[in-house]
Amino acid sequence: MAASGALPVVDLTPFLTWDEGGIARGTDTVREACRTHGFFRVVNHGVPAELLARALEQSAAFFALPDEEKARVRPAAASKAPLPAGYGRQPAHSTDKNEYLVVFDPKLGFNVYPTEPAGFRETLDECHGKLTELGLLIQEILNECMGLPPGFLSNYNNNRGFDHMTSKRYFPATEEENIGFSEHEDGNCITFIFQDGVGGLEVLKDGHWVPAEPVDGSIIVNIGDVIQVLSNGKLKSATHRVVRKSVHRHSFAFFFNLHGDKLVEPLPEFTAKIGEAPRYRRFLYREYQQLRVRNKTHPPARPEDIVRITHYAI
Ligand SMILES: O=C(O)CCC(=O)C(=O)O
Ligand SMILES: [Fe+2]
Repeated sequence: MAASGALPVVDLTPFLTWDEGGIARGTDTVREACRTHGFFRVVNHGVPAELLARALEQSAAFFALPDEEKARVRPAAASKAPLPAGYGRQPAHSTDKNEYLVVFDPKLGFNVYPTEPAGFRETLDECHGKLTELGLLIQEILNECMGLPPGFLSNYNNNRGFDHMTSKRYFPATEEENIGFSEHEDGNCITFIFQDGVGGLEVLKDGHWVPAEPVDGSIIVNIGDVIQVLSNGKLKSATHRVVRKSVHRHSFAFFFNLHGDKLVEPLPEFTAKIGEAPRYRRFLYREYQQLRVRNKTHPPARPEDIVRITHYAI
């Protein structure tokens, strides 16, 4: 398996050109990466490198605006969005040191957009659209990796209303501390990350922090808690974190999610059909997402009280 920046690399060309031999090999690589790392890097993924570069450049221009300007992109008070759409900053008491912009599918009408820099809104919408397409493709690949009936995941996860993208800026590290995003697993199905050249994203593998280094034009993929639960722990939702460097860092994360009304539980293919006991109890996805938001808005005094997927472990 090719590796670059220490992560397994998957070339998606065969999936986009219907090359059957290549699809089989690519699927094997993804299966192995989900088992060993929970993280991999995709190249030739169909999202233009120019679009990724433009998004990073425009987000740097947005976050460089004065705080009063950014604060105008505040979430709408009466919004029905699953999470506040628009500009936000981690609360002062949080150990995480970043500011962010949250964007949903533009068709849902939740988004609050910056007016500057010019063209940023169009870029955000274009990125959201392209990353949604990539999510649908990776979901198909995971369906195959997991040995599920064809189309199972796309039928189950058939509502894109909770998907969202965040554009983030991390503040430079200080002499005292350098946490940008404390160690966590993502709660959703599949996450995509692309970043500027600064670095700092790290993945926990076999007890060691492995850097997920910036490689221009590539997109980092990680598996979230929903896939881990459906697969009864066979596919890993990897622990990761962001360490701050001496300069600002910019990144985008797209969360290919699950609708809040869906129930999540280990699938029969990973339990009854193979004689294994479920390792998680069934839960409503909305409840889990709300508990995770609370982790951020009301961080518990003891880190062990942060709600993670272990909350539903049997
Ligand atoms: O900024 C990054 O590289 C990763 C962010 C992340 O892990 C997250 O938003 O869940
Ligand atoms: Fe994450």
